[in-house]
Amino acid sequence: MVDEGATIRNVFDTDADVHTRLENIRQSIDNIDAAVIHMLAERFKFTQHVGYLKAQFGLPPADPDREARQIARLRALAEESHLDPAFAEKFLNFIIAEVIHHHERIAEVTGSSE
Ligand SMILES: C=C(O[C@@H]1C=C(C(=O)O)C=C[C@H]1O)C(=O)O
Repeated sequence: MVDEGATIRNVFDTDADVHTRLENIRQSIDNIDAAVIHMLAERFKFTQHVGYLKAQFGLPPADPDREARQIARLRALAEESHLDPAFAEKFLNFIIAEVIHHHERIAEVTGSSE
């Protein structure tokens, strides 16, 4: 990836150059977005397995201790990677809320009491 932050504007750039550079950077953004979607799809496949296991053994849909450990771990990883840890926490909480919702639905349809 080119260091696009190094020069804000090269005076010799034509509009066509700028357009090409923008397109190149956007291709990488598109690749990353695709990877994020694929990884989220895989994560939800695994969390669905957890949901069925919990429903089968009458375990509650949410596990706050596990969530706290995950959040602490991801906040540390975010800090190391120069990503805002508050954003990482918000993002994980958003995903976890959806997972818990899925687990509640699984418990309902499989007739688990929890
Ligand atoms: C996937 C699980 O269920 C819930 C969802 C979690 C997650 O998405 O990381 C973590 C804890 C649980 O509240 C689990 O218990 O492992």
